[in-house]
Amino acid sequence: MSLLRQRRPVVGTGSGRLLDQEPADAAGVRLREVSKTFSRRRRPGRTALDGVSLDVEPGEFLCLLGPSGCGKSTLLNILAGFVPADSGEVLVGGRPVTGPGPDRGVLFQTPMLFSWLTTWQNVLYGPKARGTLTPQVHEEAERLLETVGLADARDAYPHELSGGMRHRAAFARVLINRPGVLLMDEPFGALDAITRAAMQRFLLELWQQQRMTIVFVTHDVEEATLLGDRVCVLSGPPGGTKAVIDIDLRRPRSYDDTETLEFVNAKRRIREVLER
Ligand SMILES: Nc1ncnc2c1ncn2[C@@H]1O[C@H](COP(=O)(O)OP(=O)(O)OP(=O)(O)O)[C@@H](O)[C@H]1O
Repeated sequence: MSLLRQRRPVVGTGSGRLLDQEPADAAGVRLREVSKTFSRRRRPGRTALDGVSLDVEPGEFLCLLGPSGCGKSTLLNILAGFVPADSGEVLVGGRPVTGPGPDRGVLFQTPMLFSWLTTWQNVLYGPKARGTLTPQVHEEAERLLETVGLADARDAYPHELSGGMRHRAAFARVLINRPGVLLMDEPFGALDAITRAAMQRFLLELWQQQRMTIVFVTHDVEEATLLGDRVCVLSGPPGGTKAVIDIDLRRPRSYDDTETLEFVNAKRRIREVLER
């Protein structure tokens, strides 16, 4: 059993619930000279990425930051296997990405839930579709709903859930697959400030316990500083790697840290690179 699979102490979430899921095998990510141009009818193609290289260590929390249109979502979609790169190398866990897979969980700004399914059915959708539903998976789903604080909402449909609850349901839906890599595209961008802070705290606690690899796209320098081990700043458009900045603030982090001098200095360093 690898170190990453050893059960870590159960930790409390902001909602007072307990996390009790076996950690996933975190996988590393390697991008080498990745380029992507989208072709357009009767117009020149649009280059979204131009030779991006980046390594993400197994279990690392990496934030992607950059100006609008610099290719952050395209990069995430390439890692997810939704969009093929034109050239370059894209490896997750040492294997080339050739399409989507349950080893990579993807979370978007709008939670992906089937409106005609209950929370419980949404969470079990993936294993059911793959024919891997077992009593163990049911038990895991029960635990996950506890983890994300939705045990009482298992029979509710998405329209009956609040914005934050929908996000947590989408988390549970992804986590049931025990992905080694979480790919998150501005997941909390549309939430109000209070729900957003609660989701950031939830994510930090989840990652602290599970230590899956996370690639997190955000526009928000404060969010990147609070969450990331490193922040990759993209230049562009078209996107290229401008700088990768270490955030050497102590862990575990909490919202209170955002008021410390170290935090403010780290934020300033990132902003300077962004504006350079
Ligand atoms: N499917 C597509 N077809 C054509 N062009 C696309 C497609 N997807 C993205 N692009 C273009 O690629 C470029 C990068 O887009 P992308 O969404 O990856 O940027 P982004 O950094 O995530 O932007 P934002 O921060 O505004 O969300 C943009 O010029 C966009 O218009």
